[in-house]
Amino acid sequence: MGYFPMFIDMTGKKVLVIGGGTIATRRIRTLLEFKCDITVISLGLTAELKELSDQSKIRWKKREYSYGEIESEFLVIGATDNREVNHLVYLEAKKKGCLVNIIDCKEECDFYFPAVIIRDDIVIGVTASGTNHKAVKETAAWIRENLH
Ligand SMILES: C[C@@]1(CC(=O)O)C2=NC(=C\c3[nH]c(c(CCC(=O)O)c3CC(=O)O)Cc3[nH]c(c(CC(=O)O)c3CCC(=O)O)/C=C3\N/C(=C\2)[C@@H](CCC(=O)O)[C@]3(C)CC(=O)O)/[C@H]1CCC(=O)O
Ligand SMILES: NC(=O)c1ccc[n+]([C@@H]2O[C@H](COP(=O)([O-])OP(=O)(O)OC[C@H]3O[C@@H](n4cnc5c(N)ncnc54)[C@H](O)[C@@H]3O)[C@@H](O)[C@H]2O)c1
Repeated sequence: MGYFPMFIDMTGKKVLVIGGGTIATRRIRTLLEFKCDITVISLGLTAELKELSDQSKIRWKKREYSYGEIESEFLVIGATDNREVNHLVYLEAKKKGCLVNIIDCKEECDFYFPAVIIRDDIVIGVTASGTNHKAVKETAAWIRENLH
C-alpha cells in the first residue's frame, strides 16, 4: 500500500540535516524551495552547500554529529555515508519526537522523500513507495519535460 501524499507548510520550520554530501545537497536544494530553516551538521560540505552557507541561506555547524545534538527540530534528515551514524541519528530523532528521514534505510523513514516538480502553484511529489528509485527518477523526468 502506498503512502498518503500530505502537503505541508514548511515555512520557517526547523530542519536539521546530518551530513553535507551529494544526497544532502539534493534534499536541501528541494527543501529551500519551501522556505524552511535549515541547519547542517557536517565536517565537509559540497561546493553548492558551502555557497549556500556563505550566503546565509543555510546554517553550517562544522563538526561531526554526536548523540545529544538534536533539539526541537520539525524534521531531521540522516544523510551521512555511515550506517552507524545514520542509525544513531534515527534513534535520537525518534527519542526527541522529531519527524525523521534516513537516506540509506527506508525502514527508518517516517516518510519518503519524493522527487519534486514545481511549476508555479502546482507542486508534484513522486514516489514508488520505496520500491524503485529508478522509476521515480524516470517518472519525474517525464513530468518535468511534459508539464507546461
Ligand atoms: C525520489 C528520490 C528523492 C531524492 O533523493 O531527492 C529518492 N531517491 C532518489 C534517487 C536514488 N536513490 C538511490 C539511488 C542510487 C541507486 C539507483 O540508481 O537505484 C538513486 C539515483 C540517484 O541518486 O540518482 C538509492 C537509494 N535510495 C534509498 C536507499 C535506501 C533504501 O531503499 O533503504 C537507497 C540505496 C542506498 C544504498 O544501497 O546504499 C531510499 C530512498 N530513496 C528515496 C527517494 C526514498 C523513496 C524512493 C521511492 O519512492 O521509491 C527512500 C526510500 C527513502 C528516502 O531517502 O527518503 C531520488 C530521485 C529524485 C529525482 O530523480 O528527481
Ligand atoms: N536516498 C537516496 O536517494 C540515496 C541515493 C544514493 C545513495 N544513498 C545512500 O546515501 C549515502 C550517502 O550518499 P552521498 O552520495 O550523499 O555521500 P557523500 O559521501 O557525498 O556524503 C556523505 C556526507 O556525510 C558526512 N559525514 C560522514 N560522517 C559524518 C558524521 N559522523 N557526522 C556528520 N557528517 C558526516 C560527510 O562529511 C559527507 O558530507 C550512501 O552511502 C548511500 O548509502 C541514498
